[in-house]
Amino acid sequence: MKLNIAVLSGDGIGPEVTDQAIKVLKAIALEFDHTFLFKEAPVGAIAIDQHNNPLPDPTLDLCKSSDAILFGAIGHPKYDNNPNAKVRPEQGLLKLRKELGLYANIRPVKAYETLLDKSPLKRDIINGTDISIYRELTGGIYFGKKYLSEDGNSASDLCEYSREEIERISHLAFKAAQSRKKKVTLVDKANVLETSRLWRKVVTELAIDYPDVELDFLFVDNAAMQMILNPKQFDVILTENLFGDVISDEASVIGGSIGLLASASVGDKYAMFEPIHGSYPQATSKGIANPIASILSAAMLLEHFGLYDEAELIKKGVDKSLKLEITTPDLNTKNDNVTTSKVGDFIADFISNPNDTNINFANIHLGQSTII
Ligand SMILES: NC(=O)c1ccc[n+]([C@@H]2O[C@H](COP(=O)([O-])OP(=O)(O)OC[C@H]3O[C@@H](n4cnc5c(N)ncnc54)[C@H](O)[C@@H]3O)[C@@H](O)[C@H]2O)c1
Ligand SMILES: CC(C)[C@H](C(=O)O)[C@@H](O)C(=O)O
Ligand SMILES: [Mg+2]
Repeated sequence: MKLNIAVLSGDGIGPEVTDQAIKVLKAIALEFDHTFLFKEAPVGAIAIDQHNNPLPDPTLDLCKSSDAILFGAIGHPKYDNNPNAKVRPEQGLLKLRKELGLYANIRPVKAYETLLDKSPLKRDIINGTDISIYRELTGGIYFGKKYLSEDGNSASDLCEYSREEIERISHLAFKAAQSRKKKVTLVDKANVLETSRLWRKVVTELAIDYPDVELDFLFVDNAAMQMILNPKQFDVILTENLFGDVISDEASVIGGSIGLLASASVGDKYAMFEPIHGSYPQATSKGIANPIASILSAAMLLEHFGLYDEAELIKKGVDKSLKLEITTPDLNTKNDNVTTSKVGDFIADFISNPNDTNINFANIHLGQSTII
């Protein structure tokens, strides 16, 4: 298969983790005889530096003319620490999602067998957790009208949802549940918010079309607690934009690090693949950022195009790296000299030699990896 992939690696650790995903995709292309063409374009703080625009037109055009987008991360402390900044890196990401109509952000969360003791949560609580979060991505409070009074002393963000916005992601969530454990939990705040009451009404009506799927409701405050008390109760979580953002970072604790959580942002026409974490500025260029979220986002990209064997091989490589503790320091493993790039090397090597039982940390450590 030939795929044109737009690469928007962004800021902070974005470029270094995205490099590992590309390395792994190149190994897949070689192994399975595919052609993946990568074209890079600036987004976020780097794009503001270069073009005074967090999403320059050529970047958006490249995304629209590509088959898929591999996104790194955006964000820089010089904007985070300046509430008066008029142009912000995050606007680039939000505009991209909106312009491409990427209304569903799918965030898988699972407890890895080999990492059960890395999570601060008890192993018995997390063992067996397998959740798919369906986060609405182009509506809600993120995109409502914003207001700041002239004297700067009052502000508002409007949260709006339409039936159509709720229906389209809900159909995807119910269909996903049909091939999983057949349960959808709608997370909302219907005891307070009018938008949440609309979500409950629309989702309840739509659920009639999916009689084999159980529909459950949880208020978001309770859901945040249930996520750490009993995450195994969840199958598919369906929720609005802001709640999905918050609950997915919380859920990443189950896996042991946010550096493991990948996502796919899909719409009717375009698809983008992005780790759920941010630009982790403190780690920039230190080689300590975990690239697995980015690598697994690349696996989701392949699945999107029906390349399931290829995606499976990447996941096996990830499992093997975790098992052999070839991981970055966020996972607190015994090998404290494994860098971002070495993790990518190991997984790419595994893809090239999946049956090589000798593939181990020593090969990587001695720089004998075949794909750099
Ligand atoms: N999709 C995105 O591009 C995205 C997502 C979240 C935050 N951001 C931006 O990133 C910047 C920093 O935000 P933040 O500090 O709140 O969130 P962050 O996700 O960048 O980092 C939070 C913490 O998570 C851990 N972490 C994150 N990525 C990791 C990785 N790959 N490996 C190991 N540990 C990792 C670190 O402990 C870090 O301190 C901000 O400017 C924010 O707006 C961007
Ligand atoms: C950077 C920010 C706009 C973004 C969001 O809130 O969607 C991030 O937190 C994410 O989860 O992708
Ligand atoms: Mg987030």
